[in-house]
Amino acid sequence: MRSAHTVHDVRAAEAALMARLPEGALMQRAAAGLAAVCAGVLGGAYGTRVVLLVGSGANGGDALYAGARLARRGASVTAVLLSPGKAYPDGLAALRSAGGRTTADPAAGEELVRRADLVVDGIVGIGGRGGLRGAAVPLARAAAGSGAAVVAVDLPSGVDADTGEVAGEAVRADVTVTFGTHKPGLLVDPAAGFAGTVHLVDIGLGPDLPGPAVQALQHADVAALLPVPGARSDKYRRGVLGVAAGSARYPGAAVLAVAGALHGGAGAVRYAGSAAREVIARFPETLVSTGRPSQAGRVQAWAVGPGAGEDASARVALEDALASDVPVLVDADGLRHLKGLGRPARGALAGRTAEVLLTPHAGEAAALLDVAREDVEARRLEHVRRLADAYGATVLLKGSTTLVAAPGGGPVRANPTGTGWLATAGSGDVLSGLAGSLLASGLSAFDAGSAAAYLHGLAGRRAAGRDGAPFGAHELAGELPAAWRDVRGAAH
Ligand SMILES: NC(=O)C1=CN([C@@H]2O[C@H](COP(=O)(O)OP(=O)(O)OC[C@H]3O[C@@H](n4cnc5c(N)ncnc54)[C@H](OP(=O)(O)O)[C@@H]3O)[C@@H](O)[C@H]2O)[C@@H](O)CC1
Ligand SMILES: Nc1ncnc2c1ncn2[C@@H]1O[C@H](COP(=O)(O)OP(=O)(O)O)[C@@H](O)[C@H]1O
Ligand SMILES: [K+]
Repeated sequence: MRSAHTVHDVRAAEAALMARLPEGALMQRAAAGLAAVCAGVLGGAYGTRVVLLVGSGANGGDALYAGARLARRGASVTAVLLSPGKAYPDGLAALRSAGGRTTADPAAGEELVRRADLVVDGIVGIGGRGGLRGAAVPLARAAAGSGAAVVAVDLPSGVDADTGEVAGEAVRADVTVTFGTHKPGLLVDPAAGFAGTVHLVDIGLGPDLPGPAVQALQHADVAALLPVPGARSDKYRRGVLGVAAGSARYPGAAVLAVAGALHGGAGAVRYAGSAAREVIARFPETLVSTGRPSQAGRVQAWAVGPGAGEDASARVALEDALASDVPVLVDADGLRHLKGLGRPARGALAGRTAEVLLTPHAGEAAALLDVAREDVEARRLEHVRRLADAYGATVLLKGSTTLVAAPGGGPVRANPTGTGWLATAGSGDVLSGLAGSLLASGLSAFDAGSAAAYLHGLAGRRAAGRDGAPFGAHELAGELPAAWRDVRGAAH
C-alpha cells in the first residue's frame, strides 16, 4: 500500500522527528536519497551537466545539497537561483565548496537548461501555493523543451501537494523524488500526471505520521481482498449479483455489465430487465428475467443503471433495488434517476442498512453536486469526498485517476492502474458489473470499488498492449481473468 499525507501532517511529523535529531539531519537524508536517484537517472554522475533550479525554501536546499554530492562525484553543477538573496545559505556553501557554480541570471539559466543532461527542480515543494510564478515559468518551459531528464524534488513545482490541483504552470518531471511519505497530489490527477515515476525516500517520518489522507493499493493489497472459493463454497455462498441494466435502446450495456460481473467473484449473476434476450444469447450462464429487480429472486447485491435509459422502468428498477436489504451499486442512468429522487430519497439512502456504491464519471458527479464538470476534474479529491458525504454513500469517481471515498471521512483510495485507453464506450459498464460482483461476494463498498478499479485498470493495460492500441469494452472484459492472475500471482 502506498500512503500519502497532507502537508499539515508531514510538517507535524517532521517537527516531532527533528526535535530528536541533530540539526540538518533530515535534509541530509533527503539530499542523499535525491542524489542517489539523480546519479541513477544519469547512469553515473561523472562528466555530466546538471542544472539545479533553486527557489527560496528548503526544497531548494535539498537540491543544493544533492547538487554538492553530484559535483563531488564529477558532475558539472550549476544552480540557477530564483530568489538569490533567499537561497538556502548552508546548501549554497556546500555546493560552492564542492566546486559547483551559481547564476542569478534567468536568461543564462534557460540557456544552461537547454544544454543540460539533468535538471533538478528545487523551485518549490510543500511550501508552494498556486502555479509557478515569475522567472520559474520560462525555466520550467525550457526544461520541458530540452533533452534533459527532469527530476523534481519532493513534488513537481507548481502542483498542489494536498489537492492534486494544477492552477497554472507546473514543472513536468520525468522522475519525482519525494520524502518521508507520498503527497496526495502525487497520486491524484491532474498533478500526478506531472510527476513521472515517483521514488519515495525514507527519512524516518513513519512513526510520527498519522493515518494517510490518500492511499493507493498495490498487487498484494488487492490479492488479499479478492474472494477465493474454498471447499465449502457453492454458487450461492459465493454470492449472487443482480444486474438491472440495459434497455431496448442500449441492450449492449446489459451485456457488458454482465461480462464484468461474470469475472468479479460472485457465484452467479441474475439479470433483470428488457435486454434479457441479448444477455442470454451472449452469456448462457446468466439467470435472466424481464421483470423488476424485486421479482428476480434472491441476490446478495444489485448493480443498477448502465444503459438503463431515462424512462420510468429504469427509475422503478432503482427504487426497487434501493428498497432491498442488500448492497446496491448505482451507475450511469441510475445516477440520473437518483438525482431525480430528490432529498427524501437521499435520506432514505443514508438510512439503508446495506451499503450503496455510486460510480459516476466527472460529468455525472458534477450533476449530482450541481457544480461544473471542470471543477470536478480540477479538484477530484475534494469532490469525491463531498459527494460521499452529501449522499451518505461510498463513491467511486471514474476518470484519469479513479478515486474511491467512503462517507464520513477516512482515507480516499486513488487507483494506480488505469490507462487513457480505458476511455472507450462501455468500459464503465464492465466496471459496474465487476464492482457489483465483488460487492455480492461480500467485500465492503470501499474495497469492492477499489479492487474493481484496480483490476479494470490492469485489464485495460493488458487489452491496450505494451505499445498501446484501441480495444472494445468486450475485449476489456476478456482480459479480467488475466488481471486476476497477475494480482494473485504477484502475492505468492
Ligand atoms: N517536511 C519534511 O519532512 C522535509 C522537508 N524537506 C524539504 O522542505 C521542503 C519544504 O520547504 P519549505 O517549507 O521551506 O517550502 P518550499 O516548498 O521550499 O517553498 C518555499 C517558498 O517558495 C515560494 N513559493 C511558493 N509558491 C510558489 C510558486 N507557486 N512559485 C514560486 N515560488 C513559490 C515561497 O516563497 P516566496 O516566493 O513567497 O517568498 C515559499 O515560501 C519540502 O518540500 C522538502 O523538499 C526536506 O529537506 C527534509 C524533510
Ligand atoms: N483518461 C483516463 N485515464 C484512465 N481511465 C480513464 C480515463 N478516462 C476514462 N477512464 C476510465 O474508463 C471508464 C469509462 O467509464 P464511463 O465514463 O462510465 O464510460 P461508459 O459509460 O462509456 O462505459 C472508467 O472506468 C474510467 O475510469
Ligand atoms: K520541487
